[in-house]
Amino acid sequence: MVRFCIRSCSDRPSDLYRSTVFAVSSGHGVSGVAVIRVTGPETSEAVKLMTKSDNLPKPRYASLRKIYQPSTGDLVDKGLILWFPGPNSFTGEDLAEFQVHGGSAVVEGILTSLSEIDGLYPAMAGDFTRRAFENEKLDLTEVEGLADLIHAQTEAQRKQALRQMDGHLSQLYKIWSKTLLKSVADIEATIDFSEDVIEDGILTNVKNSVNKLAKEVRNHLEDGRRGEKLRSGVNVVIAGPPNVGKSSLLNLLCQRPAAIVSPLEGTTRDVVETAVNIGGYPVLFSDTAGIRQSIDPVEKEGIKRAKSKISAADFVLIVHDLSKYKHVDIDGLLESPLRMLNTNVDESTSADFDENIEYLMILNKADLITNNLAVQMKEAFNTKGVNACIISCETGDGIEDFINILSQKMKDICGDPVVGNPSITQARHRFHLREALNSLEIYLRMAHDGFEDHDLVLGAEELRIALRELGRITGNIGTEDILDVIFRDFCIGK
Ligand SMILES: Nc1nc2c(ncn2[C@@H]2O[C@H](COP(=O)(O)OP(=O)(O)OP(=O)(O)O)[C@@H](O)[C@H]2O)c(=O)[nH]1
Ligand SMILES: [K+]
Ligand SMILES: [Mg+2]
Repeated sequence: MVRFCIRSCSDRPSDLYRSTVFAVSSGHGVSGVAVIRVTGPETSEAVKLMTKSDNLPKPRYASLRKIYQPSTGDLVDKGLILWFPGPNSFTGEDLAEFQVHGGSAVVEGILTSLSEIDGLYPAMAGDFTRRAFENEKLDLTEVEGLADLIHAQTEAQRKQALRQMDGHLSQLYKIWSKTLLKSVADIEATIDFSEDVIEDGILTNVKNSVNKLAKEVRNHLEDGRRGEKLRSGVNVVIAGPPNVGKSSLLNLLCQRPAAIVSPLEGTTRDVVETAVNIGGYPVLFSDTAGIRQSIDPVEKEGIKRAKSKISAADFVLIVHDLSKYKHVDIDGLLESPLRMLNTNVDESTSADFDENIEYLMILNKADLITNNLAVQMKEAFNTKGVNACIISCETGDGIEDFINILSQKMKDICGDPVVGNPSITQARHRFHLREALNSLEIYLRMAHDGFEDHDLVLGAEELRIALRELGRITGNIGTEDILDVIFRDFCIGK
């Protein structure tokens, strides 16, 4: 039973799901406790060998056991063993957890011992979750939710991931699939039983049902990509003329000197990016080159990059230097802050920004003007209905209010992950939903023209295509090719 060699992943039989695999499931590095999981048909045998006992621990109860290296009989550690007989386990197979002391020698000892047992192999990334998927413990959106939960860095991301892992997204798609299936069945009954006369009542019902579903899918798709933004971070670009304090603002937001600050105009050229948690929402800030007319080819390239960043932004912070406006009237600023960014730029870098880009005006260097003028400025912006924050990166004045306004903005963009329908979180979902909607719309056009001219069989086929596309999102249908991509994102031991 015991084999005296250490195998690697590559020795593993091609019949992946018949083998038994093991891995450290807790994090790497020294810790108080390390969790080593084993799953597959040889799990019970492995537990018996490692504990030198034929008595398996009581299922789902922690039992303290001495753990031995089977090849030498040496004691490796004393730890808790949890035994989960399949199918009532995370993977749906027999599964055991060894909770041992988290030092590297102990962990190495357990891993060496396990690798010496016949039929046991080190797990590869995502093996445990993939087995759970293959054994229908989780569907694909739940698997993605689990991966997102492991990678969640902010509170809102965690809530969204947890909801998806709990099956909220798949429930929505299952309800839609059920509706569609009923429509397909109704049409098939019509085709089978009605010879020449097509039952108008049934087809009207199907049309209404498909119409309602198409509307729901459309609404679901038109969500401003909020779930995807929450999952991968909202792109917020810091832009404005040179020397207004853009880099100073970035550094203040991320609490470290991420970008170079200097009194020289044109300091920043490359885009400097940092991820920051703003009120529970993940934000990817990009500090950009100050926009002005320039003959320096390097600065010109920086300005070009700044402009393309602004065009692709989810939100823009347009920074200005308040001290510059002591005697200048601010009508130009108020008219179109985005257009302001287009002035004074030579032809090679000019780009017109979409006026729909959302932005917030940041008036920096408030410490350089009188309080009175700051109040007047604020009022002038309020009167015109333009959101503006008056701040000083030097003294920190106004920063707290600014962060509160920004947090609220991020919440508007990402939505509340626990309210309303769950969000689409991946481009993959969006693709299949669009395909499904396309087929529903083809059906509706055929139904609108009346089925005399069109074959009802073709109509039913469109609904079946929509059904298949929904199935691809949850992984019930034809998704082999994307499985590797999804599971590759997992760590070993998950
Ligand atoms: N008095 C005062 N000075 C500031 C404030 N914020 C930034 N500065 C100064 O303004 C100068 C320019 O700051 P930066 O952060 O480099 O400005 P920038 O907009 O990134 O400049 P470029 O990258 O060159 O476009 C530096 O000397 C900063 O110390 C502020 O609130 N008050
Ligand atoms: K500067
Ligand atoms: Mg800068």
